[in-house]
Amino acid sequence: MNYILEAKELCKIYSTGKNNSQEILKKVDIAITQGEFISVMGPSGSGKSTLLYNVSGMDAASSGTVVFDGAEITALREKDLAAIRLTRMGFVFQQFNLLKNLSIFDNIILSAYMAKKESREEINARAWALMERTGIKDLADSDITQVSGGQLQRAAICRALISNPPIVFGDEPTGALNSKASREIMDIFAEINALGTTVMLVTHDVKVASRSERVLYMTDGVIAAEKHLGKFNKETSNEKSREEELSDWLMNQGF
Ligand SMILES: Nc1ncnc2c1ncn2[C@@H]1O[C@H](COP(=O)(O)OP(=O)(O)OP(=O)(O)O)[C@@H](O)[C@H]1O
Repeated sequence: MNYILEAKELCKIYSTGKNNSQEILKKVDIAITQGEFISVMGPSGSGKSTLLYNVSGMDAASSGTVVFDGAEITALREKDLAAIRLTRMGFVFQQFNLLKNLSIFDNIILSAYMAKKESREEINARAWALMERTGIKDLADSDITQVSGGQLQRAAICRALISNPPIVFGDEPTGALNSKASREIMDIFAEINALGTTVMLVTHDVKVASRSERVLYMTDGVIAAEKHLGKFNKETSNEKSREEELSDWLMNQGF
């Protein structure tokens, strides 16, 4: 099987005091196929964000391996790992994490300029295309304090996609948005996934997770169960029935 990301026996242990430690990820195995749309759900504190940060190399696992796009990223030096994160992965966070004092456009292009892998003309052209696709073209020169949360998240998605990464990670990307904006953001994730980008989200929201193809349920540092919903299609999928199917399943998991 051709996996874009495969983690084996991933452990994360935090030290919580002089002689105390807490095991947050307990030998987690996960394999994500190129083009998949996967959500991670589960109770608060079960280790969802920790899993996301460890499989993406944003945080260093205590043990275990992660192979991303053919490279064992758990064996890389931070400098090499940072280069992969910058150009081969996209990240979208609940609180947007855009830089103050930079326009929307500059926020979007900054990481690709830093990576120096493409000409500025190529990067700018992609930024305009992404802003067009996400409906924020008119906001290119706006300050980030002048736009709505939904618009900020669209900009954050453009920033995540600026280097055309094969995978985008989202940690509660709709957590700070109202239901309308949240829906629009999920439409964008569905679109980028339909164009081939792998998506892995952590979410508490059943509506959000029901757009994904596979849902992992985490409890107490392990993936306790998984649900296959099949690919979401805006034209043909019945959103309500997917949501109900997922809700019933989550209830059976004790969520
Ligand atoms: N840097 C850290 N140091 C110590 N403990 C941490 C650290 N980061 C997270 N934890 C602990 O790890 C556990 C799992 O946290 P994590 O954020 O992964 O959970 P989560 O399932 O994403 O929770 P939520 O749904 O509330 O965001 C929590 O008990 C948290 O307190």
